[in-house]
Amino acid sequence: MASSPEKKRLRVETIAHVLNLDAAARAEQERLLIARVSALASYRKAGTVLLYVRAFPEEIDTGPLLADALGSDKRLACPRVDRRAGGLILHEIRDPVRDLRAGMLNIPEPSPDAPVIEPGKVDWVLAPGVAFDVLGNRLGRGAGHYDRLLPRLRKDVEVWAAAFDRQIVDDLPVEPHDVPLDGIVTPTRILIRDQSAASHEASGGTA
Ligand SMILES: Nc1nc2c(c(=O)[nH]1)N(C=O)[C@@H](CNc1ccc(C(=O)N[C@@H](CCC(=O)O)C(=O)O)cc1)CN2
Ligand SMILES: Nc1ncnc2c1ncn2[C@@H]1O[C@H](COP(=O)(O)OP(=O)(O)OP(=O)(O)O)[C@@H](O)[C@H]1O
Repeated sequence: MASSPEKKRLRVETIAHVLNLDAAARAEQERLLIARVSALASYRKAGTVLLYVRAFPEEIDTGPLLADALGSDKRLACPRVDRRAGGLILHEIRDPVRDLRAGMLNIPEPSPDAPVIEPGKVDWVLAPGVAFDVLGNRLGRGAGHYDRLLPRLRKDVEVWAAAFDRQIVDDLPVEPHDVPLDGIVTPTRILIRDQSAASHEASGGTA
């Protein structure tokens, strides 16, 4: 199924907002985002973390977070798009400079020879995304890679995103396959998904 015109418009608009940020202001916001993500309790206690590597100009530079993970003795997993497997394969990265190379669309990715980390071994995830809403819904770049990966993680795993404030939008189209994030860090807010609606529903709707 092709991506809707509504999703495409939202991607183009949101990316343009990020690219229009003043360079110095953007750098300061990225520094704050990394500091706030690396201070999250769920990240701090995780043994194995899945982080993405900056590949597109609107994405934040996750380099300092990769360094933090490796420096705090975490096992670092990064995604590789495998067309034959029809999705993302996760590999262990010990040294981002040595172990990453340019793959499809010039996206830095692990070598297929790097040790594989099964999704069930991942304890914490930073997911990429273009736009988000306050409920934790995420709009990616349209390949559906993370939509297919997230349901394969353990249920106790927290999935977070880091975004500029302009990436939090009111009118995000949500589809049944979308897996909401547990939280989103912005330079000014930490949005935590309210699970009470779901648990009320599960317990028969009593408040
Ligand atoms: N930094 C970073 N790494 C990441 C992601 C990401 O969003 N950010 N991904 C997040 O998933 C995966 C790579 N994402 C990809 C997204 C699109 C296509 C791709 O082939 N795009 C086609 C058109 C796709 C379509 O519309 O059907 C193209 O651009 O020609 C490939 C990989 C894994 N690594
Ligand atoms: N769990 C799933 N199983 C099978 N197909 C899926 C699943 N999730 C998403 N897809 C398909 O992937 C495509 C892209 O979905 P969508 O537009 O929601 O991607 P996205 O959230 O922008 O991308 P990404 O997850 O890569 O960040 C759609 O065609 C969708 O039907």
